[in-house]
Amino acid sequence: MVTAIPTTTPQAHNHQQEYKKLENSLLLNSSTLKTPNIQKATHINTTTDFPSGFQVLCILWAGIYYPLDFIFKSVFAIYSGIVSIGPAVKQEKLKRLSQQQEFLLQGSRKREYNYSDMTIEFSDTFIITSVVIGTVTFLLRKKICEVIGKSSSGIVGNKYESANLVSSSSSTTKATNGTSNSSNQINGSGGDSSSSERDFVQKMHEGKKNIVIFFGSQTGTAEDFANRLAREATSFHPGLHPIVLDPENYDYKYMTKMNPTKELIIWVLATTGEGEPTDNMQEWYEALVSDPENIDDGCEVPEFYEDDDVSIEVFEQPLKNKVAYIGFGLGNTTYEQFCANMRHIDKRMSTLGAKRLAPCGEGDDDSNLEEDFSNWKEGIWPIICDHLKVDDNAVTDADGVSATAAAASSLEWIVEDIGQEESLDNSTTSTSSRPFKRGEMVPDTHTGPYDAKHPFMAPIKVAYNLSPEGERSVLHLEIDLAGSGMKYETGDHLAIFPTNHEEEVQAFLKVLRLSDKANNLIKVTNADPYAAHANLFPSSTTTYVAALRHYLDIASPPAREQIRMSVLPYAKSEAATELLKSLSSDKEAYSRSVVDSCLTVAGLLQLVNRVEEKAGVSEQDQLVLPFGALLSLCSRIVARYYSISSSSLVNPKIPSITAVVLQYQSTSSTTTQEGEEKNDGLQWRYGVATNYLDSITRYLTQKSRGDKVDEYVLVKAEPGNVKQVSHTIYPDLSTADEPSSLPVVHAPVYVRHSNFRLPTDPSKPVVMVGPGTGIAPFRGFLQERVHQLASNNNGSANTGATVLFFGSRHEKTDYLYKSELLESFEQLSKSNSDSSLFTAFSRDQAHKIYVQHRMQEQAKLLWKLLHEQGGSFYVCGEARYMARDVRDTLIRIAQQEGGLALADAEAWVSNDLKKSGRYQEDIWA
Ligand SMILES: Cc1cc2nc3c(=O)[nH]c(=O)nc-3n(C[C@H](O)[C@H](O)[C@H](O)COP(=O)(O)O)c2cc1C
Repeated sequence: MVTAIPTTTPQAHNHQQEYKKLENSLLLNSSTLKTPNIQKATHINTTTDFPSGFQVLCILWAGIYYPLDFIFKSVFAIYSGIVSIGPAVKQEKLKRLSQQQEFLLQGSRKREYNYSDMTIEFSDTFIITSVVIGTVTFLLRKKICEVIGKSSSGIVGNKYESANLVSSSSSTTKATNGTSNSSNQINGSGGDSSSSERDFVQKMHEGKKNIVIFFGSQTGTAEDFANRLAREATSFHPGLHPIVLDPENYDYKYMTKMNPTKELIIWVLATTGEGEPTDNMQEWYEALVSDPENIDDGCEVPEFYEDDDVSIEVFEQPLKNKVAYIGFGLGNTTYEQFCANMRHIDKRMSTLGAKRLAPCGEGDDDSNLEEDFSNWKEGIWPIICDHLKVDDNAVTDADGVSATAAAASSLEWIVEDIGQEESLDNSTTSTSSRPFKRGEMVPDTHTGPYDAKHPFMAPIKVAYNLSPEGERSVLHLEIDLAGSGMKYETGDHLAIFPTNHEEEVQAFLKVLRLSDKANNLIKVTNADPYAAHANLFPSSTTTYVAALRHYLDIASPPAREQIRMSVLPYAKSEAATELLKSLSSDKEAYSRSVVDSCLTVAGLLQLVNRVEEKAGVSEQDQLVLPFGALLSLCSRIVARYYSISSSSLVNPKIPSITAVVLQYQSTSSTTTQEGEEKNDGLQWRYGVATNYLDSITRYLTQKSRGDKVDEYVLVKAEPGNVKQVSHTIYPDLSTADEPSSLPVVHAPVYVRHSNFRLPTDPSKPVVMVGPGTGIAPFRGFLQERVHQLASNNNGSANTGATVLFFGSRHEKTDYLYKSELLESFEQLSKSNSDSSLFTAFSRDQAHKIYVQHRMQEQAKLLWKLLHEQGGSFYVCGEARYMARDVRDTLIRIAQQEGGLALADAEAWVSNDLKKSGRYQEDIWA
């Protein structure tokens, strides 16, 4: 949804062509002089066949003297010919001039073409003085830079200076915006300037790292994979020293400082939107892949850092002999542009000359991402060790367990238990010494700006169930952003950090034997002083229970290799070792007992303890996972994105979201010590985030009804027979004293901007397809169209036709926002008779009817609005089936109504609509 903006400028392109022409005309060897492209002017590489200082001087002399001499004499000749000497002489001089040009082209040095003695002396003196000054300046540039206080990094020229300034200022902004961990880290390790904070190679060198793992992640998976790669490298390959970095905090330009035989980049890149880079890769992507549409030959060579030594290398390959890399892309084959981010970066890295050590791996989230990652990972270690010439004494003993692995997993995070603090669980206490706890009513010293790293604790103004009688609860929540400084636009997303299920939190505390210490303050720091993150949590202190509630993803099953690296080393009994070995080495056993049963880490530990108990292992010999190991094992909780379902024109401060509460059943089977398969039957599973929102909704609903509700923990009991999960709710009790007021509940949020936008011209038609909660952004669009209509009544322009296809299971129970939709269309259709609402209730009749069937029925109208009137088409909802079917239907309509052949109809959708931004999707797999 975020579109990369191509940065190739026509000027830069022309400049390049001009340079090529000039280069040819002067017959200069391209390996000798390369300067004219503004972008590339100062790009000079270091190679082993590097010329000496004297050679450089000669080159400079030749490169500067001849052109200047030529230009000066040409200008003088033309001037004297036209103004002073008269036409006859002018002709003679021009003839001489062209002779001289020819001489230059031949590359020989002849000094007999002198127009006057004075000219020779003056021009030569001028040129010689310029060249001498230029040469001296060049040779003393380092000193000059030092004297005027600039970095002597070798980044020279105004453009680079300003680029450097831009980098440093943006890094400062970013540091204040939320990368304080890494910037503290850098300052602590001797970083001296903001530009060096962006220098990832310097950071690698400070920490003696030989691998940098860059992740591009939107919802946390790629970041998690990157951390797991690093953990595995550290645990099992002693010669590998990885560091995981977020590209957002660093500058790609420094790639050229890398040592290609001793250092390596590993990319772990997810794709988001419609084949777009993740937010944290945006800047790098735009620089490296300036023109994704023409990736083969339309991309500009970006600027890179140069070191002091000057060598002339082929511009187009600035990463040649500089960078080696390997990569893994995360994607989903349901999307048209599978793994586009990784594929594009891979392509550009190799075009720019970097050495790809092996084909990049790709993982499909639609099938088995985890297994794809695992398979790719297994193959890369020998290649990496071989390339870096480190001994691949992979630390694996016969059992695949090692002392190093145990040490590494426990040492990654150091947990210091500070003990109890009396007031800690009183959520209204406002002492500044209290640690920040996401999701709780804690006064946070952060006053903005708010973003993914510093979410805003937003009051929930309104919360209710849109479908109380339906099979699934659909929630409508309104979130107050007043005072946050955050702004949203219609079509944007709201990110919400959920709180974990309370039962799951308590289960973890119990199995970790921490129930008594739940509220102890703990200080968690990274064992590696050079790691990118000094702290795992927003503050260095928190409590066990807060970490489990708000920061760790405790609901996901542990990965196979995680069981091997972070759990197996702590097994003291044979029974536990056997079970864990089987789960971590036998893919089938793992998939049956862990994946299919959605076994959480707590579930796994409980299973191990049960097996140990059965085998007669005494309690003190049973496996108890240290909290530090758990921190390596669980990834961090990430925000969930919801399409905003209100219009920023109508409700600028209070966006709403519309979310279906996720709950499903899965089998639960366990493998006993004896290898017996034990089927525990079907169990209910709950989506963490939507159930958290559901808890808030229930809490507020019950409070408003005057029901007695536990202020801290809400255990849900409805609907039907489904056992509900509980979440910890932190109401602001400060308002509760006033009899009329209800306590306010807050949730940690931030706004994520998207490109999902109505056309700027309101007179253009709009066709929207949004079944189920896919209605969300279109509720906002409709509010905006009605608002525009009201404004237009006073103005001149007409509001174009507005068409919505909405669908759900049953009209009676799942017709979301029914009265609102009907009312909006009543108004819209008054102004434009084509404006209509079409509904498809799939299960209200014997045969299923979906939105695409209704589209087909309205083929003529759609063709008229989209083809003849240049309207825009929008789809929101499920990607795999609905979005595909909708696209296919539109292609069929183009064939049927426009008489187009299949290929032309597809091209109409892909080129006329999609590429021009008239076909937009906000879809999820
Ligand atoms: C909103 C959204 C858009 C996506 N778009 C694409 C896409 O265009 N191409 C693709 O291959 N995968 C796409 N994916 C799949 C993700 O790349 C995949 O799920 C990945 O594992 C997410 O990694 P992350 O959690 O690190 O962001 C998309 C996923 C989401 C949620």
